[in-house]
Amino acid sequence: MTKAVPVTVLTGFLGSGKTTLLNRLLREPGMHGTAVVINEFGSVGLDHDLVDHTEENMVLLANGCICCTIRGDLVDAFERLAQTPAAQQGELRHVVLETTGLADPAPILHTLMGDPRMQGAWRLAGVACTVDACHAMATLDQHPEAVKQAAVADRLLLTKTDLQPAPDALMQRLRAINPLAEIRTDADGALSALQALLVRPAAAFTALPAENRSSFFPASTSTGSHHDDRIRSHVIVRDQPLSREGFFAWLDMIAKMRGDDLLRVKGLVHLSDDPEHPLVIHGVQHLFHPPETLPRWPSEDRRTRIVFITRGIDAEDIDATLSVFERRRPRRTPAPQPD
Ligand SMILES: Nc1nc2c(ncn2[C@@H]2O[C@H](COP(=O)(O)OP(=O)(O)OP(=O)(O)O)[C@@H](O)[C@H]2O)c(=O)[nH]1
Repeated sequence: MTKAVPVTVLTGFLGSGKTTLLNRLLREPGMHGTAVVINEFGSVGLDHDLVDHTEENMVLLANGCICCTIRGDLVDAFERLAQTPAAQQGELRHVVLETTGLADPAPILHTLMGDPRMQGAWRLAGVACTVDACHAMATLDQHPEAVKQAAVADRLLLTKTDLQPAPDALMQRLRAINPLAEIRTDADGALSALQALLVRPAAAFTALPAENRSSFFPASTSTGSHHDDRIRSHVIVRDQPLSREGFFAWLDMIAKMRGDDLLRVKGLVHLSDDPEHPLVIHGVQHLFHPPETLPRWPSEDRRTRIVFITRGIDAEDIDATLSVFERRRPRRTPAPQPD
């Protein structure tokens, strides 16, 4: 590679719409030469199955939270990316780095801007942060990472405004956290702002000399995890297909009973009555989005895999309750009665 390839960081709290926006971006014309680096929280990654992208232009950091394990892993991922044919042939034009929703962006930016192994080959183009119009007020109250994500962004991209317009209080709060960021409140505006960030790097980063930039993002001094200790990730895996009725009854039950503490639920589900089409479920706290059915399995792996990021819940209990619901028999519809 001869010229430094711009890297756009896409951050935003759990379930705030990063992958959805990224998928829209990748479907836009003119996005060829865009590679994706994805980090996931949890021992079984799913985001790479949910991003529409060719394998060769995707690098996965599946080893826990990007800001805790990072530095070396991030640099390694970019070094692997540099070895791909697209990079070697000079066809790599942009990289989008999607962080996990719990990531503190500071160490990531610090690595991108300051690590000597990154210099020359990669440069930070800017930071976009998705902000969920429905949940962000509560999220900002409860999670310092979410505030940091909004604080370092060049663009704040409101999502889910089709469900609820961004409340005024949220807009004021975002402006107070980050008065310099451009804020977009509609889906098309968010998409074009992200796209513009890829091709026209954010002024804040281009204007500052490299040595000054890093002082905004002091290196983390902690080596261990500094997330809320009660936040846990857990993956439910089932080899056998699940009954539709049992699965939805279970989902309904956990959303009603423990919704506040389900920070994020994301899964690919193998239902026995539709084995060729995986069901994608997405939940953010008590709100579950209508499940979608994919036209085919994204890989050979046809197991049900559901990632839970919870606060203060013993995830093994959730796993055990699914086992109880799995044993439920489908309710029989009453046989038609003769006239
Ligand atoms: N109605 C609506 N739903 C959205 C919008 N953006 C995202 N969603 C839904 O919100 C859920 C979470 O979206 P994702 O794109 O997976 O969020 P994410 O930030 O990548 O989530 P994590 O990877 O867990 O941090 C999915 O069900 C999406 O379909 C939006 O603008 N409007």
